[in-house]
Amino acid sequence: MDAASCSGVLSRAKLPVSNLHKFNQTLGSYIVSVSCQSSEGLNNVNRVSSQALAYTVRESYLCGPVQRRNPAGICAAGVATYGENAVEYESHAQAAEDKVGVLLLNLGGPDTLHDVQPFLFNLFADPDIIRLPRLFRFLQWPLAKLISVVRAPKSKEGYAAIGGGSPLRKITDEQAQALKTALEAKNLPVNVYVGMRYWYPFTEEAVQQIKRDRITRLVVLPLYPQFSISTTGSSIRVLQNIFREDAYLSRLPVSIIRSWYQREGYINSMADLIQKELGKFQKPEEVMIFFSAHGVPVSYVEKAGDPYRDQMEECIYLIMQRLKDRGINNDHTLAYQSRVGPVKWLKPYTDEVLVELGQKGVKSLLAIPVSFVSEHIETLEEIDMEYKELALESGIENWGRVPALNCTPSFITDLADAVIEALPSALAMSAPKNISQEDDHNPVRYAIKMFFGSILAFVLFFSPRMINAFRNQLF
Ligand SMILES: C=CC1=C(C)c2cc3[nH]c(cc4nc(cc5[nH]c(cc1n2)c(C)c5CCC(=O)O)C(CCC(=O)O)=C4C)c(C)c3C=C
Ligand SMILES: [Fe+2]
Repeated sequence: MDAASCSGVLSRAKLPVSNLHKFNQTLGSYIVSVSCQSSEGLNNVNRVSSQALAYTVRESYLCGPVQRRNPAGICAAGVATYGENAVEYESHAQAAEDKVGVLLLNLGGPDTLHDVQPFLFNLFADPDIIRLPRLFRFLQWPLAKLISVVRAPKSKEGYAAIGGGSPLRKITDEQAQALKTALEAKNLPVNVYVGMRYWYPFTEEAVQQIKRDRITRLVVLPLYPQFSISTTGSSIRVLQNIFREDAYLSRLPVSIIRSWYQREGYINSMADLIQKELGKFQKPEEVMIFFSAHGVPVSYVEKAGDPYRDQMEECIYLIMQRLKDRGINNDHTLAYQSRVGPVKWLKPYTDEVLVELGQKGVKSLLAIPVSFVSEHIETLEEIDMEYKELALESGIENWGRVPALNCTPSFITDLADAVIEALPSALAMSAPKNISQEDDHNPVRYAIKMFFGSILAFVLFFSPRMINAFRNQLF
């Protein structure tokens, strides 16, 4: 599918990365809400500055599976109707006048090997990825520079092995086009926008396009089934910062779908893919179903209240229940992959579990990437190459891997249903400006922070002990 032909998808105009840095800085790098008040039970996550978002979040969460069971729920402006498997949008007078936008949020990935280091810089400069204590926040950028430079060679090898860049942009554009088509088939004409967190097209660009198009109602759909502070949380924080600064955007009714791993359509689509791949083994009933999720540092879950692990475990439970309903009773395991840096990450680790399973005599294994809905470096390189090799060396003889959902029709249809269900609960996201944000707008304070931060980073960079420590952890 040609992304350029997709009218709702954002244009590919390139913003220089240096502008992005400036942009982020202007909008403030302070943590705002990933609110604690939703039914996801997220507590104590940074500072909460938006009651409005908390409300929106709670409402849009209700517009998920709860409402499926009770279609007469809270939706006000439009009605979602439920057939066997279908939801259609019946527009009311107000909704018919609305110009509806759907903003797909995703991580982004380097398009070329040349992009790898600046992409990594953007990632590590995110205070939701490297969570420094408040006192040390001024080190965020120098540290990001250091880590991105040290890690870039290893990352480049990975991207080189999968064709010289990330497929994320292309796949996300295709998903956007497919979602637009699915919503139109359900009587809801929409513009679909793609906003990436760390690479083009950046979320900031997508939002500018939404403004230019004079969208009057927006559904925000992060392409992560489970919520994590480091993914959906980080993307929502960026959005809030942009929306707060702008008169039009701060009044725009928005509904954010924070997590959707529990949706019937998603669970069914995953079960379908697993069932299909199991069928390719000679003895399907003997295959170990091996879920591999992207990890997060343990502190996110245990100190910051990230619901990621709980949601992941519930997601696996739901998928396994669905398989059992179909008479599939295989053993299964969940492990976490892709750890980075010198901190403890969620366990068990994928590489260690693969070795243990091989040693225990497991002969057939089906790997299932579960935290992301597109193929990307961690499926195509880490799982398909590194983990496969490790598994075969460890005694596993028959290896299979479930493909990512990408544009699987039943999955896209379910995303369309999620959008329709969320639409009526859209509320303005506006929130008062956080006073502590003023710091970031003060050029003198900013210059002082950067000056001392750069000196410290320079010292760290040329300290042999520091270089060794990073090499050991990052390579
Ligand atoms: C739900 C998915 C993801 C979570 C949670 C997540 C957390 C997280 N990631 C890093 C560090 C890196 N991630 C990188 C790539 C990457 N991460 C995800 C998803 C999640 N990350 C995806 C889909 C991708 C691939 C993008 C692509 O180009 O295909 C990378 C860069 C690649 C590499 O060098 O390995 C890093 C680094 C941290 C630190 C973190 C939680 C704190
Ligand atoms: Fe990641």
